[in-house]
Amino acid sequence: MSRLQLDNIHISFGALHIVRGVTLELKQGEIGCLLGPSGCGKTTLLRAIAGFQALQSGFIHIDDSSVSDEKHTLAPEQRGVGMVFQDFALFPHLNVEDNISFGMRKASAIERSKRVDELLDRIGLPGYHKRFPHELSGGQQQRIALARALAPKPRLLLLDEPFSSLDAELRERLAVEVRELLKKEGITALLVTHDQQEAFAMADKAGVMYQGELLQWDTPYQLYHQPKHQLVADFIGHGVLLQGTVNTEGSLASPLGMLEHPSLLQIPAGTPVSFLVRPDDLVPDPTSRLRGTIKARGFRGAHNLYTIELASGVEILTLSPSHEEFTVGANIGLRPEFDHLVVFAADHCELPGFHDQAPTVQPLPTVLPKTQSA
Ligand SMILES: Nc1ncnc2c1ncn2[C@@H]1O[C@H](COP(=O)(O)OP(=O)(O)OP(=O)(O)O)[C@@H](O)[C@H]1O
Repeated sequence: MSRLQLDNIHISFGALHIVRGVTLELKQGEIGCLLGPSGCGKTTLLRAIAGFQALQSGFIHIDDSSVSDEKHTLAPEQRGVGMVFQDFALFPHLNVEDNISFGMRKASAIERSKRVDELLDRIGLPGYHKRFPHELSGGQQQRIALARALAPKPRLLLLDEPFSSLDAELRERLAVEVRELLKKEGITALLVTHDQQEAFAMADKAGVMYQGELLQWDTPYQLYHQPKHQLVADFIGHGVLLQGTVNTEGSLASPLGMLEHPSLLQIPAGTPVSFLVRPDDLVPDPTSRLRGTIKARGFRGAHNLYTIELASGVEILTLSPSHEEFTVGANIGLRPEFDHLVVFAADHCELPGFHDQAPTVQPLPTVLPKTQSA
């Protein structure tokens, strides 16, 4: 169980700056997740923490010792770091027991056997000692790969898209199981994934990388509800960004109506801003004057996610329980129900002061539904 600290890491390949000024911390026993579009530098950062990639500048500390800085890179095998990759490749000619204990060659036979028993119990596969990898399902193989990485009790575990070859349902189940296992083992871990649900299910802290920068490192809750950058708001969860302009009364003219919030008074009139509208910020309400036409419906199990075109032509999203179905093409009313605002300036960074209070929304002048005005 260890603390991981990255301070202002820069990594380049020739003239290409792949990781730019990344700073993050994981406390002992915390699980972190790195999200971000393909090619943003997640794997490169993980390789640097494992010791396979040198830094241009910055430093990496595990506990209180520096393992990488611009002058030295401690060899991977001296870091006490375990790794699990997407192509986890168990040794096909070794049975489960020997696969798991592979990295424990210095331990006694009794210690190895005790640890294998303990880990097989923890991953829910007791008695699987003598099976060979080809006799296991994909999910079972991935659990064994995890047990193999955990067997020598690493100080830190790095996981690079460990579940991406598995189907969605199994992935979600494994993410929860792996979190429980890591917590029981008390291991500090950093996971790279494309899958937000996986990150949300596993992480104490998560971050979004974009073109080598870590835009935000926070709890999953804060990434979703309080994104500090427009790109984070865009990347995490569903939602749309609506444009508006602050007027002289300190309110915001927007496609939803006139938004009022005390913090708007601090912003000069005429300033263009954008604000985040999540699907749950707008509730279907037949009596509302804000109306739109349903363009698409996406089934999400418990909910349907609707894309709605407002009279202004702007598209927004809303959710409704899936037993309460609206037809595509129907005109419906929507009631804004924000409990806070997330507002971005023209530089895409969040403007402060909008989290503590809900805005009020003054409705727009009545617009007749298209079907009635035709
Ligand atoms: N050894 C290398 N030499 C040159 N460029 C590299 C090297 N390794 C990675 N890159 C480049 O660095 C960028 C980041 O790669 P990286 O694998 O870290 O991205 P990623 O965020 O993990 O992507 P993905 O989600 O697709 O795995 C990519 O543009 C990649 O082409």
